[in-house]
Amino acid sequence: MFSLKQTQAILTALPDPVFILTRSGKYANILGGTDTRYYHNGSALIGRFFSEVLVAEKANWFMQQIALALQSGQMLVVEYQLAGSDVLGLEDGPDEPIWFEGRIQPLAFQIDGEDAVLWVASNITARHQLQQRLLHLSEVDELSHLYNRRKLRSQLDSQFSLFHRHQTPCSLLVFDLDFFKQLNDACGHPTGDCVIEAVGRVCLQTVREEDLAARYGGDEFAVLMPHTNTQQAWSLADRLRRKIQHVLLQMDLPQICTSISGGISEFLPSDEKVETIIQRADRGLYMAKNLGRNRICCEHPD
Ligand SMILES: Nc1nc2c(ncn2[C@@H]2O[C@H](COP(=O)(O)OP(=O)(O)OP(=O)(O)O)[C@@H](O)[C@H]2O)c(=O)[nH]1
Repeated sequence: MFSLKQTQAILTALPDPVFILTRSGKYANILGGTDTRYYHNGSALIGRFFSEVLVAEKANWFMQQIALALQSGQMLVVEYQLAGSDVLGLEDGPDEPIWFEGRIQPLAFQIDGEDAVLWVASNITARHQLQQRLLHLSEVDELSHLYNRRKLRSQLDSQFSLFHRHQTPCSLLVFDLDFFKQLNDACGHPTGDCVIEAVGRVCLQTVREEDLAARYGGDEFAVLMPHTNTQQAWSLADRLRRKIQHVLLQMDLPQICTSISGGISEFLPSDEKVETIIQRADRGLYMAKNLGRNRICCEHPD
């Protein structure tokens, strides 16, 4: 139907680049990739090896994917990120790193005595960014910028399983603002919202990277602290309490709501479900409220 010349012209005109790659990591040929909004001109790569043009980590990863596709004999779909600067020999194209979907199809013939694949690289950066944005929206509370209850729950479940497998300590702090309703009533909800925002900021500045700070709901917050026993958790919680008080005192609020009360619960081998840990932290919180607020308490284990 088409002449060889026409077929070549069609392949050259493909908007997405199609790489013909050998098992040893050689760019045997590159077809298409005409959409320069999304792709670099990779023609300078032809005849070169991954090891010559890619950083070692990426070169090894590409080789592994080719080996996997050849081993299975079936199309393999992968997602990966690549910046123009990761690949030497690329010309014109986007400056930003690109997310690709690679569809790797083993070829039924060899090239220069080597197994080879056809690798179609499609720019999925916009889709990836949308996925990241949706993930963020589904996990993060928009007022405090802390994680939300759903994310806290899923991390609690993971840490609970890890705890029962490895017995490494883990603690949960649950705290809430003192007299927050009175502040809302006296100053209005927008002021209350500013306080929640401020508490979120202090949490993000204070907790360690491995901890997870979340807004549990209303004026209730939680911090999940892996590898942390009661004593260590109490030190962190009390530091957080003092910092929050310091920040709220500087906010020029009527002296109604300037502190937090909290309860700590260290995971125990006898805990059969996550709810038991949350309830113990809640009992510590009520104890703190009953003892006059502005403190962190921990129910003594039996
Ligand atoms: N501004 C604002 N207020 C909220 C939000 N979510 C919940 N609240 C309010 O938070 C208040 C919580 O009040 P309570 O649970 O009675 O607690 P409290 O007044 O802090 O009393 P104690 O905890 O006993 O010291 C309620 O008035 C809720 O309406 C929010 O997103 N923004």
